Amino acid sequence: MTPDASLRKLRAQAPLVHCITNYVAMNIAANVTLAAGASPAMIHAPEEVADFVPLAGALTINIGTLSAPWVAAMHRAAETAMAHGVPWVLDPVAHFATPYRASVAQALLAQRPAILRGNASEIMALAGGTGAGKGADSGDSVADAEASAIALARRAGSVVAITGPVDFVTDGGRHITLQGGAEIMPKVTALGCSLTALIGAYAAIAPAFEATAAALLHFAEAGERAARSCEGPGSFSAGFLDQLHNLQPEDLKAERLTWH
Ligand SMILES: Nc1ncnc2c1ncn2[C@@H]1O[C@H](COP(=O)(O)OP(=O)(O)OP(=O)(O)O)[C@@H](O)[C@H]1O
Ligand SMILES: Cc1ncsc1CCO
Ligand SMILES: [Mg+2]
Repeated sequence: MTPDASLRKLRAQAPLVHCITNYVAMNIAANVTLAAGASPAMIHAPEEVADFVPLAGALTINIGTLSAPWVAAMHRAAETAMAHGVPWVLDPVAHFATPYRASVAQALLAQRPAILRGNASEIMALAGGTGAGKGADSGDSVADAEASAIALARRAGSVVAITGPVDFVTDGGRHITLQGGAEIMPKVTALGCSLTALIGAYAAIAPAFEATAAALLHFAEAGERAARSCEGPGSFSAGFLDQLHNLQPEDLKAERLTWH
């Protein structure tokens, strides 16, 4: 499915996306998902996730502000998604920073997410390497993480996306890069987490690889447009939501994706 067809379908269906995300991202990720055209629900109680996942078109799990009850909910939600054929997306925020985080990320990876998205440092560390990440912020280049992403995609059977100044997507066989976005994007917290939610929205209506490419393209295009008229991270944030909403399907041009 082409990116423009994916956005058309997203807006026509407004899929319900079950997001287990962190306290920092909760609001902006919901607003990003809504602005793009889908319907987010931020639900993390272990008592209810198994009942909610089957209602959703996709599930996203982000470990940004994890704690034991949340981790129980994440595993239960992933297990339910697998049982019901609901595609799910993993965002392993800063998983290399502490042993607890690392073990949770590896255990979730074993539950076979359809898509994995992280910054360069997160993807390198998940594949077994060591990077220069500082908490939730990347300290490595996307190019240096490409081999890790390909190895990870093959090992996990997932589509893997690295985001940063350039984005890279692989399923272990096909690879694309996308140049674009805006330098100010990492100066607004949780935009990566919000992108994970948006990838979930597209995964509800398109195959994993195409869904990931469309979400990245939607982000890059909206980011560029918002950056043209912003005065800093605050006005960028507001303008970015406007642009995510105002973009039309024909604005997502497949030619912007470079195949390797
Ligand atoms: N220097 C940059 N130039 C252009 N776009 C960028 C740049 N850095 C990040 N982006 C874009 O910002 C978005 C978020 O990606 P990023 O890699 O910053 O996520 P992240 O590190 O997981 O963020 P967070 O953990 O704060 O949510 C992506 O769409 C990415 O393409
Ligand atoms: C800043 C921050 N801390 C934990 S999660 C998060 C959001 C960006 O990943
Ligand atoms: Mg992140």
